[in-house]
Amino acid sequence: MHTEVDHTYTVAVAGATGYAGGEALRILAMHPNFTVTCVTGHSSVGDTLGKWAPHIPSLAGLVIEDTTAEVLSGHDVVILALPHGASGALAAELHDVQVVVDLGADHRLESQEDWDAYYGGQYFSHWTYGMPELMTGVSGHDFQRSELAGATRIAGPGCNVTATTLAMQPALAAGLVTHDVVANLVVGYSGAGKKLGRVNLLASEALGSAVAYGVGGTHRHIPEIKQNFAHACGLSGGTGADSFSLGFTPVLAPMARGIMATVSAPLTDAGRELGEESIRALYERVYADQMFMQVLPAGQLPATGNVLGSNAAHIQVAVDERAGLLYAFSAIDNLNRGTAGQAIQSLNIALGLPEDAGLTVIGVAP
Ligand SMILES: NC(=O)C1=CN([C@@H]2O[C@H](COP(=O)(O)OP(=O)(O)OC[C@H]3O[C@@H](n4cnc5c(N)ncnc54)[C@H](OP(=O)(O)O)[C@@H]3O)[C@@H](O)[C@H]2O)C=CC1
Ligand SMILES: CC(=O)N[C@@H](CCC(=O)OP(=O)(O)O)C(=O)O
Repeated sequence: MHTEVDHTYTVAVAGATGYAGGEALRILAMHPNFTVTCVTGHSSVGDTLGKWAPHIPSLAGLVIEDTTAEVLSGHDVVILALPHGASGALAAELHDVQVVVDLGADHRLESQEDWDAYYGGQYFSHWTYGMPELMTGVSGHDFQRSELAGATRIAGPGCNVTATTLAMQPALAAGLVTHDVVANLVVGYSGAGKKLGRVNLLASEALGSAVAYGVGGTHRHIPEIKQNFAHACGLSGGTGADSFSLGFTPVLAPMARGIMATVSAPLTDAGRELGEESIRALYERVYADQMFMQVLPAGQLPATGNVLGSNAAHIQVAVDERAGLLYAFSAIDNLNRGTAGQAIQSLNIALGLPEDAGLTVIGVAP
């Protein structure tokens, strides 16, 4: 495996015309170590990429090819940004590809039971999970980053999963809250992809309105978040995840990108004793060496507008003493930090490149 920082890798992006694939291409086009040599699609095969991604002029001349193993083979890296269920079988045929990153859910879950319950269809084995800042130990601050070094098959997390996990994992790992977590998320429409499917993308209906979806414990990100919480607490991703209860309600808001997560859980005696200031200090210590994690100063709350276009996650905590609750807030860009940015961060680690190559913590606010 090449690990030289001046090496250039060829990259094929499948699902290049979609929102997640498009964001991956935007980052790759600015990355010093990657050259996009192939883009594939489905209904857009034969078009030039410029028709679908005019915001990336340097790649506009690439012709969109069919999404097959033959087309994707022979490139150093393949990024799969396909609908759920479309990448598992395809990925299994990519024998000669050095690193494959799947942005979909096909390789995220460790439990087949969870896959059957929330997704259905064929279950594929789970891959190295592509969230470098996922905590993986009980007392020490071990992170998933070490698992990603040298990884050849990487499962990109869900975007809501990323926001929820990064917000609450330090408190859970330190035993400051119970395992009864409630997450309410305000999310932008691009999370649903560009197809006119589950959500109505008509501006006349989306603008000026907020609407919940995936309510009542049905959202497919629930098992993935519980799997992450389990790892953060040093438990197994399978049975350990069952010790958590997670209320999860996403609400679509009229914005293109962004997730603002409000995650709460009852304080334990240890959490009550510590109090808000010391809990914030603990969060700062946990994330101190994590270049994309920013625990905001007291009094400053995360806002999606500050992280758009960046791989940053902004975090804040608040204690409601009367209610006995810890609130943890996070803001991310779902397309960047929530999928493509985090995927390229993981890819950088896997290939021994600087972790932040091609990535930024600087948002495009306002
Ligand atoms: N949007 C987000 O914020 C996030 C998305 N993801 C994941 O990334 C993946 C892509 O999502 P997203 O970009 O939002 O979706 P989009 O609907 O925007 O894009 C889907 C892409 O897949 C192609 N495609 C559609 N059907 C097929 C098929 N049957 N076989 C091969 N290619 C197909 C489309 O090609 P064409 O246009 O040519 O038809 C398009 O390029 C999903 O698994 C999603 O869950 C993960 C985290 C966040
Ligand atoms: C607005 C919207 O619909 N968002 C998607 C999140 C997309 C995402 O995280 O990706 P995966 O689908 O790959 O898990 C949702 O909540 O299901």
